[in-house]
Amino acid sequence: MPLARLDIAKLRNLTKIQFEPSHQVNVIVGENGSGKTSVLEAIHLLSYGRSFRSHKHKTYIQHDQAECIVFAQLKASTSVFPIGLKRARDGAIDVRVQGEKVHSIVELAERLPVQLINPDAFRLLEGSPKIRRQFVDWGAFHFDVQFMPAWRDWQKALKQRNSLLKRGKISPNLLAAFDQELIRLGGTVNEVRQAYVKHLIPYFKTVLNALSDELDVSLNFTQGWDAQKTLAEALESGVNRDIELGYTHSGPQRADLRVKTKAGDALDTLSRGQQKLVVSALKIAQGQVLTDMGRPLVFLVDDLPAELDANHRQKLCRLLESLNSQIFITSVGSDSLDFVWSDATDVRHFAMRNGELQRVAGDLNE
Ligand SMILES: Nc1ncnc2c1ncn2[C@@H]1O[C@H](COP(=O)(O)OP(=O)(O)OP(=O)(O)O)[C@@H](O)[C@H]1O
Repeated sequence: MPLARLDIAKLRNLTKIQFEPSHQVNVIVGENGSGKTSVLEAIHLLSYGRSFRSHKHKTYIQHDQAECIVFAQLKASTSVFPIGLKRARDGAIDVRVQGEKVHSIVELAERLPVQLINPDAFRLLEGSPKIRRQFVDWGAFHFDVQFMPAWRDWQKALKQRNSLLKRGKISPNLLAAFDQELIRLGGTVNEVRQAYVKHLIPYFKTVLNALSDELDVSLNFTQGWDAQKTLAEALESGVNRDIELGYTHSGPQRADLRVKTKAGDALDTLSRGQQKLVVSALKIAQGQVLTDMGRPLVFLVDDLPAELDANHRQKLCRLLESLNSQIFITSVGSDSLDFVWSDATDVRHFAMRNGELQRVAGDLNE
């Protein structure tokens, strides 16, 4: 559901801003440090319950303030749907959906799916497998309702097994009794991940091809244990090693999504700009999957010009536009985003100055 209105209070240098975004494209332009990224950070917070810039909530709550607040009205087909989040300096989090307090951030994520494309997006290729698992899991969560409850309980079962292993003095037989639940839940997590990645691959190919016809990149999901074995077999055959190591060394917690070119790992063989295209294609493909499921999402695009030339910038904007998603895009100069949107698109332009946001007349697209 797109945001029909957004209120942000006491988040970084945004003391109080309020605006009504376009349900299509919103361009936010301002100098370095003016507060553009903080607007995206606020929307991200409302979907994920956390910032993409820092794990420490105290860094985004405005200095000398006890809390920050983000509130939005989502536009449903015939009505508006309010959601809000308050984060206090002491760590307390208050999440509201239609005025009612809810206990899980998942309630927000379901209603406001958000994808982020920013200069750090490279981390998807160069970072640890955990980042790629998170990418797959975001898609799997929206793809199949079975995923989240299974994932949550599997995490608990895994933690329990690891703590038994860490304490030592556990026999393979006793461990096997604990493994039943882990195998069942881990099996579901793996099946949904596999099904999702299989579904995603053709989308990814099409999007990447639209961005660049010279890139030949493949996605290869590895489940986290020997593909020839069931999870039960892998746990059984690895039990002595697990006891020795003090943790579970194979299973869905070791899954990865490998991104490869014919010459090898995408990270080693592609230029920074090409890597950015691949990562953007992965994220847009995820968006396309969701849109085709009748659940359009919000795209946050921070500092697009970085490392993309004008041609690829335009292709990327056109692809995002074609998803029928709501887009918030920032830039230090408006000229890099001129002429990239089609005439029919509702593009709203905002100028950010010292934490104050103002709607301004647009370029030729308006
Ligand atoms: N906790 C905080 N309280 C108050 N102000 C903060 C806090 N954290 C950061 N700031 C300030 O808020 C602003 C945040 O700017 P932001 O990063 O959103 O800018 P930007 O327009 O995206 O800049 P750039 O183009 O450099 O990425 C900066 O001026 C920063 O110094």
